[in-house]
Amino acid sequence: MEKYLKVLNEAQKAPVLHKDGALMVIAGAGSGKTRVLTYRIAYLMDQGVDAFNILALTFTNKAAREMKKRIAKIVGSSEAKNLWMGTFHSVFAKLLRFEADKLGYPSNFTIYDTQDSQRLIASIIKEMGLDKDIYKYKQVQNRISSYKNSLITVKAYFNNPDLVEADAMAKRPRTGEIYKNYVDRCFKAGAMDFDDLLLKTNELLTRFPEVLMKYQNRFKYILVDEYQDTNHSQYLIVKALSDRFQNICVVGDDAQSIYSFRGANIDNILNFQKDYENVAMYRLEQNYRSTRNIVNAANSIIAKNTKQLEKVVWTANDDGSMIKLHRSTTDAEEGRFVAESIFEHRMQEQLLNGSFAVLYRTNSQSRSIEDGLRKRDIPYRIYGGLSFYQRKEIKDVLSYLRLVLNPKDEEALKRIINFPARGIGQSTMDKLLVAANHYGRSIFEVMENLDKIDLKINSGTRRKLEDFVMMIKSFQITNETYDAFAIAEHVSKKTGLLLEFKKDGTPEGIAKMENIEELLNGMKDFVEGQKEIADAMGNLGEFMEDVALATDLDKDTADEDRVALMTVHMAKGLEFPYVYIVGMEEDLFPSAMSMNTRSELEEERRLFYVALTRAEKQAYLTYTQSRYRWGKLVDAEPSRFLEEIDEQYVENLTPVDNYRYKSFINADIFGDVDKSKLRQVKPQSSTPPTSYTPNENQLRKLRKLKPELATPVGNTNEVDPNLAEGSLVNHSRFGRGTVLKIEGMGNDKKAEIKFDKGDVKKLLLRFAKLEILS
Ligand SMILES: Nc1ncnc2c1ncn2[C@@H]1O[C@H](COP(=O)(O)OP(=O)(O)OP(=O)(O)O)[C@@H](O)[C@H]1O
Ligand SMILES: [Mg+2]
Repeated sequence: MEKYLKVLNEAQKAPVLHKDGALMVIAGAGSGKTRVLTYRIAYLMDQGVDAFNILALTFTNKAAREMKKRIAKIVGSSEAKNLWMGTFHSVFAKLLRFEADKLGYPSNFTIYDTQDSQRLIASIIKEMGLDKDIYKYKQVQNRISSYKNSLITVKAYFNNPDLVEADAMAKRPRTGEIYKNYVDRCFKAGAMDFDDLLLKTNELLTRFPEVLMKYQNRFKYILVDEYQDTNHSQYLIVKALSDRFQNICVVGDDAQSIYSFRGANIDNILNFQKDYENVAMYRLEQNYRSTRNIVNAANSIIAKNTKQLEKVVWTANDDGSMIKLHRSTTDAEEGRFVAESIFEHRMQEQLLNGSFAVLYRTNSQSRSIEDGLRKRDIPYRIYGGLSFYQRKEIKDVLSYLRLVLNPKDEEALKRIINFPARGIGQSTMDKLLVAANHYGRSIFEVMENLDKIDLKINSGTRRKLEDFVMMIKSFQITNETYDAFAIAEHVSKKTGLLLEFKKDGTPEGIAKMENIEELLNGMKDFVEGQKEIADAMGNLGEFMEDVALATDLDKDTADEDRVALMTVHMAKGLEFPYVYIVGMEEDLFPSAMSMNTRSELEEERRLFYVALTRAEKQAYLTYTQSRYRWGKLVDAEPSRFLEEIDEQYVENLTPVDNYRYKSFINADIFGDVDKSKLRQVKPQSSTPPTSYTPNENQLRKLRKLKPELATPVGNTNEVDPNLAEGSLVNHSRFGRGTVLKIEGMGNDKKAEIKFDKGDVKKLLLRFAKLEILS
């Protein structure tokens, strides 16, 4: 037996060593499904299967990277480099790059993120002269997305009277037209949205049998993690690709199926045995992740679900501590409790911040937790929400880079054609757009051919448009010889973007500049990493592909020790020694929106099962009696899920008798709490800080900036000693004002200035260009 297989138990070895054919591993949380998948790949390679013949699909790209590293340790890194591994979206985006021309797309097609899609849809709704209160762009985008995930193309939509009628009944009869326009515009812009990556792959594999055959032959072995959460479109792709060899291995846990709201279909697991011949079924029962208390408590919860495959999960680990339950009066207090508890564990057990995760049902719950952690100076990182790559200043840089790769990209162009300001106004853009729609071309193509089209644009503006085209083309030439980092640095400087943020001198502007710096650093790492892990050069195309599909979870932050904050959905597949599940309240977890049917409630319960099974050593459950929601303080009741956990595994930290925990565990006592008392609770201030001031750490980083990035415009390093409270000053952008206060020393010296236009601003003096008038 190969030595590296020693880290597996007998039940795990069986699916790893399984010969060809279809196999499925259905097992509970923490039992080693992901490990089995990883070792099966290593074993296949060790047995002589070519890495080029293996395709592995994971839930996050981070998971794929970790798997690859482990496999590299066993079979060597040069071999592991050739594996195709990643999320459905990233793997099939890569495949589409090779085949896009067959579908009429350029191989350097742009990937529109949700924000791009929404902007485009909003613009189409406006151009069509529709009422934006009836045609809400987010709703329309959702609808189009679900059509695509069910493989309903525009043509299929119009051929289906039921769909057409449904939209008409919903008083949005022109949804189909918006869908059509949206698809046309994306096509013209050489862009695919997220859903297209699966839809177009399906189209490719059905329309072109020779392409299907090529990839069927190539991917002789297909492995899928988290199979319970695949949607119809993904299911069809896997089915098509594995049809020839049927060497398909899926692992999953029906008890962790939590994405049905996005079209995930549990039937994919249930029907697996019908879809393939001679399916081998394997079960794993031993959990290696969690203490016995956690495993048993989780089992007691999931047992309440009626729809599930029969499964046993046990562990040989220690009992561990009880699951701790904590009640607070407000959400602010909940945040303080979590921070305090993390602080103590960290001190007493000498732990890193990375040992802790705080999980919540909805993103908005992070605010009170963040407040608590900040007050305790505990560094944290939020996963999900607005990702780094979606911040305005970052998206500005990325939009330029997108144009370098694909000048037809309409959303990128609209974003930065006049940022930094270069005198190309909205009316010019409108004219270009009309012409582009008229000729069925992209805006950039219209701009390239201004001399051939009769557009009422004056010669001054014409020149500006031509300069812009020239600039992008010159970047394209530079891009041919440089890596992603070098071209991005060049673009940030040449376009004046860095300057734009630098010159306003406000801490906000500096923070933005710092973010761009972080982007550039990230690109540098990427370029080096590409050369190491994948057999690639680290060029711009590779980087942009990575970014377009990056979820927040993918950002490697091994070097930053932080507490992780994320929704339960994001936490799937992960593990942490200490886990805090906060907001265990009715209407929140389970969510108010998921209590209409038994199956929705069961999905919430699976979600809770996922949350609890992330914990290795200790789990905390917290709830509060009142909480800020939708800007109002509302009463909250403990979650029904708390009642469902077997009592013997739970320790109540707050058994104060004014709130009868004991009886709530046993029965329905929610009614007899004196709620008038709750309403008197004075809430903590809940507004987040509005202005940004760089902290010591950020300032230190700022000082380390490369000189050409860090040196502010003009000679402002010397702070004028004559500047004092009461001085009258002039600022290049904000105009005249009076200094109210001076604070800080040396490089950190700031002035609070009341400008005549009315604003009061705090400016860092070494960046602010101030002229002292008196
Ligand atoms: N045989 C084993 N010996 C020791 N540790 C193991 C063994 N199998 C798995 N583990 C460890 O147990 C933990 C859970 O394993 P893994 O993540 O593969 O489980 P999983 O079934 O994929 O869980 P989930 O359902 O949450 O995705 C990991 O830390 C893994 O390294
Ligand atoms: Mg797993």
